Amino acid sequence: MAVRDDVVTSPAAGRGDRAGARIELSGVTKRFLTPSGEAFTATRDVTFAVEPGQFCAVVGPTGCGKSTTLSLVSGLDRPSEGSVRVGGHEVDGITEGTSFMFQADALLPWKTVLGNVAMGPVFRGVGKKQAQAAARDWVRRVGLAGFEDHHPHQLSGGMRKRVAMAAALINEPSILLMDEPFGALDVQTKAIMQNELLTLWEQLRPAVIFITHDLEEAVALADRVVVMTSGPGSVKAVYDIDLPRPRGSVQTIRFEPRFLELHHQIWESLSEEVQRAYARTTGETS
Ligand SMILES: Nc1ncnc2c1ncn2[C@@H]1O[C@H](COP(=O)(O)OP(=O)(O)OP(=O)(O)O)[C@@H](O)[C@H]1O
Repeated sequence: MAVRDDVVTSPAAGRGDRAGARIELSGVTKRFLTPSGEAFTATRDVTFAVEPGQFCAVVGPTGCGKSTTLSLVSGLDRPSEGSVRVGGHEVDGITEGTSFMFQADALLPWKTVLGNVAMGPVFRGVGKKQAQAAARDWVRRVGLAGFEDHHPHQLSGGMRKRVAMAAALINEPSILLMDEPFGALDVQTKAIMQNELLTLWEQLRPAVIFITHDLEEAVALADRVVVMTSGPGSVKAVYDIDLPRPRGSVQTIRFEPRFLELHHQIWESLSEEVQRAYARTTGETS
């Protein structure tokens, strides 16, 4: 497994059976041991599915177990109870054909843009020349042609995010797991990256789990939005987003009546949980 702060690519990425990349969580409970040795329940009985090629966003209050859920799908961690299946197989170790994108955008600072993007194929054993040719193509696809020899510190935040996106997609993953990938970007850059992600996703169609605190982002991007309860997180509701594809500009779709209707409906459900989680932090009961 190649690991960087923002991108993890499993060795078999690109060789996964795309047609079989259905993600299925069934009755998933995850407990952690606290430093004092007590069991802490992070998620309880989480059940939902992501169909092959589907874009699923997960929203929920802070600390409800979203990242924990993602790590169980990735195979980086295992459930205490319940099952996580990908393509019909129980997840056991790093899930094949999976790429990640996280909020942190720390690429390997000593490698160039091309070197960072080529890492996935190189780790898969692809020859250097072939890996570099593929990386060059992906650098172009994310709009960074001409920046191949730059190092990460010479790029803007949005450009670094593009490098991370190319590095995540170069292996043509059947599953793409994203944990607030655009959370640290300014509003305009975030919108540009959302549009670019949608364009690339429509070309490759991996199954996506996209964690975000931004409900507008979730509705604009996803086919399905899962709302989690305050911790221990379980699934409160699942909404199908019936906005047409291709979505076009995320800035424009936000003004569509159907978008506003869905957003309002989901916010009603989400805000209850956010308030419940907040009340807990302030010591109020709910
Ligand atoms: N390795 C661990 N050991 C102990 N507790 C953990 C561990 N990982 C996560 N937790 C706890 O599990 C809960 C869920 O954490 P998680 O990071 O999954 O939440 P989240 O919904 O992603 O939060 P946020 O929205 O703030 O990123 C938190 O209370 C967290 O402290």
